[in-house]
Amino acid sequence: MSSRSMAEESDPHAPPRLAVDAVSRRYGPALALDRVSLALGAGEILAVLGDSGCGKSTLLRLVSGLDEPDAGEIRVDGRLVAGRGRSVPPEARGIGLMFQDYALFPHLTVLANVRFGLKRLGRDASRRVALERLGEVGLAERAESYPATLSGGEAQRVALARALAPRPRVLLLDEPFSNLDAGTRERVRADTVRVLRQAGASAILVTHDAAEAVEVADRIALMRAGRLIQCGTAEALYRAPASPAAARALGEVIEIPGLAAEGLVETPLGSLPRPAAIADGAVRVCLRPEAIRVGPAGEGRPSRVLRRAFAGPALRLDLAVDGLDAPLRLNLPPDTPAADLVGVGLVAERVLVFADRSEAD
Ligand SMILES: Nc1ncnc2c1ncn2[C@@H]1O[C@H](COP(=O)(O)OP(=O)(O)OP(=O)(O)O)[C@@H](O)[C@H]1O
Repeated sequence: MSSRSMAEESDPHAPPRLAVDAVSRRYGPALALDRVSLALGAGEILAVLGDSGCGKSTLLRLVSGLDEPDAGEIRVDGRLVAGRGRSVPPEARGIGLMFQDYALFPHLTVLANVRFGLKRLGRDASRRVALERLGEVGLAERAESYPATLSGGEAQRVALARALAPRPRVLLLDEPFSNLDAGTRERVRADTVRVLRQAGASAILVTHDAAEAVEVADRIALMRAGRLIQCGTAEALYRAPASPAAARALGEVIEIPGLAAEGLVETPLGSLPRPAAIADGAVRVCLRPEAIRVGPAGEGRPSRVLRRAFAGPALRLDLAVDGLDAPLRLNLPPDTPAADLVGVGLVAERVLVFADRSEAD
């Protein structure tokens, strides 16, 4: 670690490594990014999570300097790199990039690939640093190999060594594991996080896989239709999502209607105290599996079992509940007693209640 970054790490008043402030980008009629703001701290790994087309790659392109925002500002270590008519070229931003296809040069050895970003260092120093970086990802002995001879996981580690070689202030990773098969993916993911942590790198990782975001990141920025809808730790997003869309992003949610009145929220599965922030009127009630209690008929709302199916570690029950248009589909422990009628209730403190706004939320 350089003396500059050590001093900065210990300074609580240092500007964030990366600050994105109200950045927008329009492509013709499409608003790909709509006033997105976020900050990345030193040594932090932030996952940007969202469905296809929500603007994740656009955000990375703007941060890296491959594209320019229409509005807003981007700063690296407090230095304006985009916005207010300024556009610092990609190579002068201190931003590293790693794409899903790794883009290793096939005609260059592993060592030459890693040296590629170190040209400014000169011959001997770049060789020494590149070997050091390869050592960090456990591939020093493959220095003279060509990319075609590497496994997918090894190629990914070489790409990581190359991206980290110049010690970028921020590393951007765009769906870095999506080309790996499921078995390899988890191992490579763990290796990548270990290398990033060892290097003290600040990184943004783009993914559409919630489990990956939860596992890899310190914080998750949830994006939807060009907007950042919530940013926080996985736990905060899971426990206190800001909207039904945010709730759905981090796990299975069943949504049912509700009506808030006289201090209560009334739902087809029972009533619960009205949260203070919720006004009287129609509300949206989101239920994670742990918010629903299933017991014998007589406890809670009586519900008819429409279908009972064995589904590996779970028992799948489809229940008809008065007041719900569609069957309630639940996964229960496999030893749940068979019955034609069950009672369904709510675990009030686990229920998520939202004001009734448009589907965009
Ligand atoms: N160069 C471009 N020209 C026109 N439209 C674009 C361009 N780049 C992106 N878009 C549009 O902007 C929106 C956001 O695209 P972006 O690639 O950032 O999404 P994404 O979240 O990265 O999606 P994916 O996960 O599929 O890569 C999309 O509607 C896309 O069609």
